[in-house]
Amino acid sequence: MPDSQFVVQCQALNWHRGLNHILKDVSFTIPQGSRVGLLGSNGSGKSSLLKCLTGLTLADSGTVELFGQSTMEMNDSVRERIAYVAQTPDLFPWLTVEQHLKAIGQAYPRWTERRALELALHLELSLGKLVSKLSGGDQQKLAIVLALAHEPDLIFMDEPVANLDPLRRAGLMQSLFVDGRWVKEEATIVFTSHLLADLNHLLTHILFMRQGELQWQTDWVYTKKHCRLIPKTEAAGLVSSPHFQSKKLALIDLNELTDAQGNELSRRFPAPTLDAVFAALND
Ligand SMILES: Nc1ncnc2c1ncn2[C@@H]1O[C@H](COP(=O)(O)OP(=O)(O)OP(=O)(O)O)[C@@H](O)[C@H]1O
Repeated sequence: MPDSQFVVQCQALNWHRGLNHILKDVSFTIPQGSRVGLLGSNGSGKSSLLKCLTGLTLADSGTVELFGQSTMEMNDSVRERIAYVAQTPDLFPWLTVEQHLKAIGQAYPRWTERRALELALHLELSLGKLVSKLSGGDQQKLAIVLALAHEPDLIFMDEPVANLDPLRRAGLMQSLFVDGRWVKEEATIVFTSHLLADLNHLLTHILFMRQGELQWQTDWVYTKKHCRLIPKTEAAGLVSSPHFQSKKLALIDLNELTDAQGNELSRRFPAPTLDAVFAALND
């Protein structure tokens, strides 16, 4: 794939805080239109990486390019195409929801007031309510509206639905990221989340962080279809290079086996889930 099709290019990123080496030589690329899950256990560096990707935190070394432009020299025309939903929304508590939308909208040339109001109503936000009186879940929804109302092409979301109940979460994920009404199909989204079951069908790619390192990255659509987690004892002798191995399991690409071996394993073992892969990677 030519470089221009990668919306995000991250090369050898390192970030320290005192003696703590928080991001360790992280490199990856993200193709346009992908839905990327940035996953990993607590403290593995996901939020820190998102902040470096958006330019909110300056890495000690390495480079990040968004739409081919370095985050160190990002101009307004690129900045306007990007949205970031922080883990803890940074909102103005003294404004009402509607006043908040108007205040932020003024900063974005691509902002459509009608779209912002429609999305707020779609998410069942009360326009006249003071932000300080919103529940945690509703504050998260407002942060999502603020991020999406200018129709961004690249969206970073740090645990965007963590405070929503399971029913609302499922509906919101579907309406925002599957139906295509509020987020353009060609938009690229990077999420962090611990709610792996919600993401299983949504993601096209995954990046797994562990202790500040990028432990494993993959095309998730391909992995679900063509790979299997099988006991290591059975994997021994099948192929020389499984995608990864835990203490007990190995992730094997069926396409690297003979048809007979591949068919047999595919019949005996289910397609991997994010939960199963996450558990194996952290084993
Ligand atoms: N500003 C900071 N100063 C010092 N240490 C920090 C800072 N920001 C993050 N860290 C440390 O960096 C590590 C990674 O934190 P980060 O918040 O990026 O992890 P995370 O994967 O997003 O975690 P979680 O899933 O709990 O949100 C942690 O050990 C954290 O304490």
